[in-house]
Formats: sequence, structure tokens, C-alpha cells
Amino acid sequence: MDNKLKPLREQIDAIDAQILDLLNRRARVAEEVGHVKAETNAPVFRPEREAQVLRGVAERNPGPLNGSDVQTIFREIMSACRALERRVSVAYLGPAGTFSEQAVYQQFGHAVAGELCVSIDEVFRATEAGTADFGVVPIENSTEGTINRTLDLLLQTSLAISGEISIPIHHSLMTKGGSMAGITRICAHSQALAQCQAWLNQHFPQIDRQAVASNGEAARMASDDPTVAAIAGEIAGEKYGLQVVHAHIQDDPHNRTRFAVIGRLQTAPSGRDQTSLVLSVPNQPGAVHRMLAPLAAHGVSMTRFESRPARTGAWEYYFYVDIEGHLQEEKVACALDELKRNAAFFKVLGSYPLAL
Ligand SMILES: C=C(O[C@@H]1C=C(C(=O)O)C=C[C@H]1O)C(=O)O
Repeated sequence: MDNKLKPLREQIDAIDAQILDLLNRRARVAEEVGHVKAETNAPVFRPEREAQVLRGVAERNPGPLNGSDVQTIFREIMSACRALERRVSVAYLGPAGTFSEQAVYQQFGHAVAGELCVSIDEVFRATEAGTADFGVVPIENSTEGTINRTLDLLLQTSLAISGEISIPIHHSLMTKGGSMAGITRICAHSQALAQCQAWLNQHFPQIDRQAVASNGEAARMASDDPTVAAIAGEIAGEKYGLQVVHAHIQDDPHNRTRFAVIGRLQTAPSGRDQTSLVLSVPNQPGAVHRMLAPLAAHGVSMTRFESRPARTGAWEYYFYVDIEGHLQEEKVACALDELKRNAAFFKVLGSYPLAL
């Protein structure tokens, strides 16, 4: 067998040498881009450009590599090139191993400086204060719905949404010893407990459930305490030396979470974008319908509509609306101009590329 492998491995070695050379040629150009940007203090991270590069490689990819694997490779290439310009710092909900961390890597690649925060509030604060260039916060889960705290903070923040990330969420039940013997508590973030509720009721109805600050925190607790089982992603489990007792216990196999990238950057159009807004209207019959009419009139599709109580005690609501297109597209700009005129409150949260 080795006789047959040897020439093939020589071919791979020769190709690797070419790839390495090309990667470093690309990196040198990125360094030049960095110098040009430094002259005008222009932003290092350009989500619309990165989205275009990633879409482009998947479209041109002839195979046999699969498109999403090629995107993963190019995401890391761009991340490493970008870090030569400057290593971008990103605040997110820690500890290490959370789904937020996975979302950060999915958007920025691994060549980032992560700033771990203890709460969603702190992610906003760190980004607003400029300690971090960007923040990543969960917005909604396909099983459990909206992350209300994020929506409330988006209402007040001076930051814009500059990108979105969607990742599959698979939960596993994990313990230090790999069995449930002696386990008296199952710990996880409240969202994770809710996403695994039916499974837990069926398999471990007798064991207490405890909501903790994050799944990563649950994994850390399980690594310290042999009576605790954690529900978390397997990456968190690996970080804390846990073993999987049951994998993929979330009630919905297609469970996903969407995250928003928040920052001071107003993202330019990428060609496939979305705009997020918050609106409110006076509490009158037909007001919501009237408020939204300009969207239909200008042929702008609404992809999400969510309401949150305005906490005035008067049954007033803020409406969180996502529409297709970028604020710099004429029909979007016209529709929003009209919308603004009928709204008691109007705020554009940001225009950004659709998640891959
Ligand atoms: C090189 C650039 O800077 C960053 C790195 C990119 C890349 O490696 O392709 C793309 C966009 C930017 O986030 C650029 O702006 O073109």
C-alpha cells in the first residue's frame, strides 16, 4: 500500500507548497489593504465584502469539495488576512465554549480577540464603550423564540446591527463520568432547558432542573461536581472534560439560533441584505396595518414581525420588523421614509448581509 501512497503524497506535498505560496501572496495584499485603510482610519472588518467573497467561492466551487466546507476554509483565510491588518476584538457571552462563541467564529473566523462577558448587557456595554470593536448577541431561537433582553437593549443602543449569524444548536446531556449514576441536578441556561423540555420529561422527569447563567457555566459546574449533569453543546463539554451521556436531545432536530453582530459600523450593501427596524404606532384600530402599508406599496418584503410591550402600561407595543434589502436601495429608502411619517417611534437598527 505504501508504494501506492508515496507518489500521491508527493503530489499533495507539491500542491501544499503552492497553496502556502498563494496564501502568503494573498496575505501580503491584505497587508497593503491594511495600510490603505490606516491612512484614512477606515474600518478593518468589512462584513459585506467578506459575505461577497464567501458567496463567490461557493458559487464558483467546481467540487469535489462541498460548498460549505470551502466557505469554512475561506472564512479562516480571510480571518488570518484580516488579523494582519488588525486583530478585531469581539465581545460575547462567555464562558468559553458557548454557542455565542461558535457564532463569533462562524462570522469572524478564529483570528479574533474574544472578550468574554457575563451577560448580554455587558456585551452591549463593552461594545458601546469601545473596549470591543464588535459584539455578538443572540436574537432568536427557532424553538423558543425571541431573546427579549437583546430586543430591549437594541431599542436603546447607539450601535447598529452590522451582520447576522445563524447556527444549528445541538444540545447534549453530559457528565464528568459519562453516566447518570448519582446525578441529582441537570443544569443549563433556561433557553436550553426549554429547548429540551419534552426529552427531559420523558427520560429524566425525577431529576431537578436548574437554570444557570449559560450552558458553558453548566458545563463548568458539571466538571467540578459529580452530582451535576450539564446540557450544552459538545464543544463546551470538550472544554471542560465532560463525556456525552445522550447526544442531540433538543426537541426540534432543526433547532437554530440567530445572532446579531453589533458595532459602530454601518455595513455597505452586499447584494443580498436585510434591514432591521423598530417601530411603534398609536394604540388605535387599524394603525399597524396602516403603518406597514408602504412596504407592500413599494414591493418590499417583510421577513419578520415581532412585538414587545412598551412598558407604558397602556398596551402599547414596539414592533421589531425585518425587511428584505438594504437602506441604500431606492425602494427600501422610499418605503422607510413613508413608514417613518406614520410611526410614533421609528429606529433603523441596521442593514447587513443575510446570514450564509
Ligand atoms: C482585505 C480586506 O480587509 C478584510 C479582509 C478581507 C479578506 O481577507 O478578503 C475582506 C474584507 C475585510 O474584512 C478588504 O477590506 O478588502
